[in-house]
Amino acid sequence: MSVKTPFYYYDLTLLENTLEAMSSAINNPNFKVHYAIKANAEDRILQTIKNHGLGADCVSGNEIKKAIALGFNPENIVFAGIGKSDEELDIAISNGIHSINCESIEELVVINEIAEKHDAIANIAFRINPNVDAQTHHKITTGLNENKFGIPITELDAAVDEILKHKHLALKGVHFHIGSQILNLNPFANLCQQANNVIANLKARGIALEHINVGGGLGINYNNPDSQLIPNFEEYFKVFEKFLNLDEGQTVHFELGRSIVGQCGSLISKVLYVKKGANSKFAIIDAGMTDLIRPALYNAYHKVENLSQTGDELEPYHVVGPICESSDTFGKTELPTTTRGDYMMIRSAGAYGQVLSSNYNLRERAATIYSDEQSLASCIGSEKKAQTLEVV
Ligand SMILES: Cc1ncc(COP(=O)(O)O)c(C=O)c1O
Ligand SMILES: N[C@@H](CCCC[NH3+])C(=O)O
Repeated sequence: MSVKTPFYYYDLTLLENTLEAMSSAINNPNFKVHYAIKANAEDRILQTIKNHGLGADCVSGNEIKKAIALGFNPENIVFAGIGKSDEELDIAISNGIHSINCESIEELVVINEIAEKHDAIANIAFRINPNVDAQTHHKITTGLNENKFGIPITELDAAVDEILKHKHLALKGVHFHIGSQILNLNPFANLCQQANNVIANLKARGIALEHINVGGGLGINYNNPDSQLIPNFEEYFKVFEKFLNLDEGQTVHFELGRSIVGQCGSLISKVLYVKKGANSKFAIIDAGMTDLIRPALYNAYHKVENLSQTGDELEPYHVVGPICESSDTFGKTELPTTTRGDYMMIRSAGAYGQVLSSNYNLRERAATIYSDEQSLASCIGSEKKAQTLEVV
């Protein structure tokens, strides 16, 4: 039975294969991945990831609560965020999560107060701003001096002085995150150099760290998803194997989001109208920036495919959504002759897609369909394309 559009379609087999590839790429037993829930927080996505043995990287009290409700062990949960509320810190401390990644000296004082209230000792990792250029879109760069995240590396000594004053805080680790959608691995090597300096500085002050958290950020291929459905995790982990100087027993934590879930999700939409504009032909679809805001927010490119037409001759179309904003566009692309009622597939939408949706214009939110519940061909009422679609 065909499904009302727009909807998010998740290929759980691809997700499993991606997780499998990621685990096989890890050669060091001290490397551990916490999935960044912010990328996609749909229940079955989280369950699949949890069942695969990953921990959870959370950025809000609600993410911590959801992770615990879905069965993640608090021992495998980390919590970051530059503006954690007292209530959120309460949730983190009362659940005894693995680590609170502290982003300012000011925050240390508040965490100590809340931990004292719970008669607990909060495990802290300093989130350090390493001033490393991630060479990605400026809106998703997080580790430069001008960015709001983390304790400036120049304030490290002062942060140590502060934490040593507080009885309810234990410094267990350091945390870095330089940005997202990083395809050139050199910035990760630069991050390792900075991390090594920080580890050495802390060691000189008598602090032996238990874990080094290098954040997430590995990118995916948006331009040609089928050429690389699974990111090159081997090359990624190798950088840290090679450049990070670790002491015996130190663990390295990763917080991957996009690289795990990005390619397994697609946004499926229907063409409402094809209209001739002054300069281009518009394909007006029933999904918009309320369902997938990345193009409007970052000029991000997502490949758009017409699932209903198979012709080889392509024509230029400007694919746009129905929202009353000019930025509500999925960009210009070449498609077979497209008509009203055709199904469109917006690829690589598994990360930062559904989680960032809104009900602007009082639109309904897109439904979620998983590949083991219904095939994509059946969702769009076309068994004809079933074989092609199974592999997506
Ligand atoms: C602190 C932190 N960790 C992890 C992530 C996940 O990043 P990505 O989805 O690029 O792997 C983010 C998002 O950029 C982040 O801000
Ligand atoms: N929302 C961004 C990624 C931000 C990552 C969170 N720090 C994107 O869609 O690319």
